[in-house]
Formats: sequence, structure tokens, C-alpha cells
Amino acid sequence: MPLLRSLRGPEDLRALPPEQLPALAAEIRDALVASVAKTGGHLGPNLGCVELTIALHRVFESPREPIVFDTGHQSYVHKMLTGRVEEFERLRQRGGLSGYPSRAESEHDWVENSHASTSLSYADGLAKAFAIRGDERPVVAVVGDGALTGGMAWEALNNIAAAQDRPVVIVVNDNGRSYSPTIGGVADALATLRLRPGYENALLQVRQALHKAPVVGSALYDALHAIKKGLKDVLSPQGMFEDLGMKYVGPVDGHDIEVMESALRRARSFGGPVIVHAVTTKGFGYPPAETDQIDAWHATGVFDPDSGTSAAAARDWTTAFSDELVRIGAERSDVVAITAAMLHPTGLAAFAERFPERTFDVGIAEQHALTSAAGLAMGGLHPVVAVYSTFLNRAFDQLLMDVALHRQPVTVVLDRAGVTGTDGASHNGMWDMSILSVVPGIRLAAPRDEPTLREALRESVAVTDGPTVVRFPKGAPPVDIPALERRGPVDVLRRDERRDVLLVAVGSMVPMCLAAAERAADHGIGVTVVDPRWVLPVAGELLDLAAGYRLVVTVEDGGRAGGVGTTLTQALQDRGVDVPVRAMGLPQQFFDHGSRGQVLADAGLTEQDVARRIAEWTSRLAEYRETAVAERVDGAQQ
Ligand SMILES: Cc1ncc(C[n+]2csc(CCOP(=O)(O)OP(=O)(O)O)c2C)c(N)n1
Ligand SMILES: CC(=O)[C@@H](O)[C@H](O)COP(=O)(O)O
Ligand SMILES: [Mg+2]
Repeated sequence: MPLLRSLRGPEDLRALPPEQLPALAAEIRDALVASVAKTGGHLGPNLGCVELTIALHRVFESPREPIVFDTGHQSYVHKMLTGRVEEFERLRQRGGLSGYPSRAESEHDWVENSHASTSLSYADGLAKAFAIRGDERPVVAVVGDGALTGGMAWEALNNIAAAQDRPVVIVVNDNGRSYSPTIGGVADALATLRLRPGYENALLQVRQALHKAPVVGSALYDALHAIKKGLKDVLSPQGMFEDLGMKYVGPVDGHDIEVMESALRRARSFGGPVIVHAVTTKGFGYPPAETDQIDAWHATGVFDPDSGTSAAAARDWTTAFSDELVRIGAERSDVVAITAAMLHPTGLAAFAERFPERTFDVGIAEQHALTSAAGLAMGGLHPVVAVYSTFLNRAFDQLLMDVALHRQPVTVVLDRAGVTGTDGASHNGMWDMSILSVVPGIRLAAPRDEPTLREALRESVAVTDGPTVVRFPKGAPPVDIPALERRGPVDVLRRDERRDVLLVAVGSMVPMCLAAAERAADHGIGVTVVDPRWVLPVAGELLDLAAGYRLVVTVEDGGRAGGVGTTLTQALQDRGVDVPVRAMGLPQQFFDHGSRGQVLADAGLTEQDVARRIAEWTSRLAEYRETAVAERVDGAQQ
């Protein structure tokens, strides 16, 4: 990669003669395939942004002129062009390159939140700040067609279009897909625009005609006619963006550097809000990705770059959910499914194939997903909304006010709940149990294995008077973990008659907690392990159990603040049971990317940590042994 390696930063790129740019693009494409094959990552989106990003960095002077990438998963090329090409061998690994922009990595990176549809809002804010400070530099946002289906993008457009003197260049990277083909009116409008002749393409025809016939003649006439037609078409006010009062440049071939540069320079010259509509192909230039019908290799694991093959994935939580939902769907014609542009990743593809008329892809629009689910429920159906845990944050108010306040029977299935790790801080599903703990009437299940997942799902769709939530992590479920005994919803998994510690293990923490209990037992501490299965509301049976122990320890793959430990402590207090509770979970911090295991270890959630903390806490509770257990049990039963 001689050309790519010669670039210390965008200024070197801008110094390259145009005739070298296709070779540079080829080197970048080869580097993407070679490095992502070893690490995994967002190959498809980045292959689609090679030429677009080269053109961006040749026209705009990053970092002084900000380039904000929406979602950020398509910023690998940007990173390669801003001096980080050598770091790709540790992409998405602890201490290595983040898979998204990172302010700690580079001054060229402005936004590291990987939640979609935010780039235009950042751009609007940046442009306002520059204007107030008397600074006329442009701001660039790169937003995908998928991200444009998110409501925030239109809230921002409404503001950006209002100020014709603020230079905001919005590059719509239109590859026609999120994971799956992008849905809805926005997608259709973009498709209509794609069919329009673009001014840049007309200019390209001129250049090509002049190359073919430099003398005046029919070729030149054709070319001039093309310009006139192109100008008429492209500047005539039509299309959703012009209707908003935005200038529109395009559609342009996002894989033609020369055309992209021309379009970007023209957009820059306007000095106000302008859309550059780039048409690209996800996976462009690598046939296994480009031809993939599922998601054009939106995100891939490790693969063989020559054959494009990868190891078969193990059966995961998502598949277990998918299988059970299809069974439920066959029994219950009122059950419908909703995805926010993630049909396959959230396991709804099988349901959609079996029940297409009962499956809705709403685009990257989680807020709309929840409130439209409330509408579906009011209409007599039982919606199952499947989203990644971290993306539920965005729809909290809709769950609280549109679903829970109206007591509507909506089931929310949270995949990627708990630490995910490699996608960085904004992708960890660590806030759901905390934010949901304040929702009146909510029921939240954290299954520990496939049988309890199936059970929780069936119990959820049987609820008719309010929201239910089922959460599970990324990856494969453990081998089934049977209960010794069930007390109401609470499963007793390990019993120790010394009644020292009641260890409340939540969902995916169960296997680790059972191992920690064995370690504690080796040191003479009697630990009973229970799985509440339904963590909200707190079960009375759990409170009764807790009253009989010297210490209660809770362990959850979620934020400690407002988590299961907090809600159990409050419930014990309300019941007048004064057994001490120690909560173990994720501290209130943003975790750098790394493997799930590494992040859990950072958070002190390993069997060694739990056993050690139990030993510490029980040693300090010696005086508690004198307090007659009977006194507390009597108190609880009054
Ligand atoms: C709020 C939110 N919901 C879901 C996602 C998951 N997600 C990541 S990328 C993506 C698709 C983005 O499509 P698009 O904006 O068209 O970019 P492309 O991948 O096509 O370049 C989705 C749904 C997310 N990052 N944020
Ligand atoms: C940016 C994006 O696409 C994310 O939603 C992320 O890639 C999810 O990755 P997994 O589906 O591998 O958890
Ligand atoms: Mg797209």
C-alpha cells in the first residue's frame, strides 16, 4: 500500500495528483478487506465509502472543518486517511482502534456516539457555534439513507434549512440499505431522486465528450445539450430537500472521486445548507459483500478474504428467541413483530418470512416503534418490539408514556442487553434495568438460559394489562440450568442451609455466580443462589427468602445505579426487612471497547471478584450472626 502509507494526513491526500486517486482507492479497498478479515467489523459500509471519503478530505480541511459521520460505523476510510492505517490490525480490540470515531484517537474525530440519526443535529449545533463566533467555516455531516429514517434527522433538517447563511454540507450516502433495504417514504423519495439526471453526471458527459471529440462538432453539441438538460433538471425545485428550502446537488456517483469532488466543491461554494446526494453500493468492490442479499456484510466476523467464507456461528440467544417467537406466532394470530431496521440482527427475519403481514420494519425509528406498538395494542393486537438494549434508551418516554401509562400489552425484547464490548461505550446494553425500574407497572424478565427465555417470552405475551420486557445478552446461552425449587417466580439454583448469604444472580450472571458460590463454600461461607427470573416487580417470595439470611448480594449485567440491587434494597426497606444488601453491577461509567469478558472483568464481575467480595462482606458481618435470624423472619412475616 505505498500510496496509502505515504499519506501522513489529509494535507498529503490533497497534494496527490488526481490521476493517482483511483490507485489509492484500490489500496484502501484492499486494506479494508485484508484487515477486517482478521478482526471483524463493518466491512460493507466502509467499502461503500472509499471514494466518497477521499473526495471529502480533498475538498474539506478536517479537522478545522468538521466532518461528522452518522453512527460512525463507516469511518474506517476516514481513519486511514487521517494517519491511523497502521492501527487497523487491532481494530475493535482493547487498547486498539475503536470501530467508531474516537475523540481520544484523533482531532479529526468529532462524534463517537454510535446511535444513528444524530449527525445533522451535531452539524446544526457546530454551525450555530461557528456563526456566533464569527467563523464561516463549513460543517459536513455524512448521513446514510438508513439514518435518514430516524426522526432526529428531520428535527435537525428543520433547523438547518431555516438558516440559509450557515454553511452545512449534508452528504447523503445513499446505498439503499440499512442492514436490509431501507423502507418507507424517505427511501422512496431518495429512490426517485436517484433516477433524476444529475448536474455532475451532465458535466461528466461533457468531459467524456470533449475527450472523445475535442473539436467542435456533434459530440460537443451533445455535451452542451446534456449540461442544459442536467442543469434544468437538477436545479428545478423538486424533491423533498428542495421542498424544505435546501439546495440539492445530485444524484452523483459516490464511487467516482472526480464527480464527488466536483459536487462537494459546488456544495461548498453555496455557503449555506446543502444536500449532496451520493449514490453508493454497500460492499462495493468486494463481491462476497456486494452481492450478499441479507445485509451486504454490514457487520462481519473474521473471514477468509479469498473465499469470503467464515466459520458457522454458534446458536445464540437471538436464534433461541427467533425460534420461540415463530412458535408463538403460529399459536397467536394477534402477535405481531416490529423491528427498527434490524430485522435479521434482532432475530425477526424468521417471523417475517412466516408472517410477513404481521411484521413491521419502521426504519431506524425506535421512538415510533414503541408508540406505534401502543397503537397496535390499542387496536387489539400484542406487539413484540425487538431492539438492542442500548437503542431502547432513545424510546424511554414512548415506553413510559405511550405504553405503560396506557397499560398497553406490548412486549419489548432487548437483545444485546448487558456488556457487548467491542462496539464501545454507546453500544453496551447497560442502562435498561435502571431506566425501566422507574416505569410504573413494568414487568422485566432476565432469563438465564433457553428454557427460561422461552418461558419468559410466553409469560410476556400472556400479559394483557401493561408492558413486559425480556432481556438477554449478545452471544450464546449457557447449557440449561435447572432449578432445585421454584418459589413463585424465583428459582432456587443452589441451597446452603447455613443461610449466610443469599446470592441473587440476574440472567446471564447465573453461571458465574454459581461458580462464585462454590469458591465461597470452599472458604466456609454458605451461599444460596437464586434467580429471580422476573427482576421487576420485585417478587414477595424473594423478600421472604432474603429475610432468612445474614447478607444479600445481587449481581447483574447492568448498571448498579437503579438496578436490581437498588430496587431490591428499596423493596426490603418497604417491607421492614433490615438484612444488609450489597449490589454488584456495572459502575456508572462509559467503558472503552474491548471483549465482553474484559469489560466485565474491568467492572469486577468475575467469579473471583464475587467470591472475594462475599468473603469480605461476611467477615465484617460477624456481629450479625448474634442477631437471631428468627427475630428478622418474624419481623418480615408481620
Ligand atoms: C438508534 C440506532 N438504532 C439502530 C442502530 C443500529 N444500526 C447501526 S448502523 C445501522 C444501519 C445504518 O444504515 P445507513 O444509515 O443507511 O448507513 P449504511 O450502513 O448504509 O452506510 C443500524 C440500524 C443504531 N446504530 N442506532
Ligand atoms: C453500528 C451497528 O451496526 C451496530 O448496531 C453494531 O454493529 C451491532 O453489532 P452486533 O450486531 O454484532 O452486536
Ligand atoms: Mg444505507
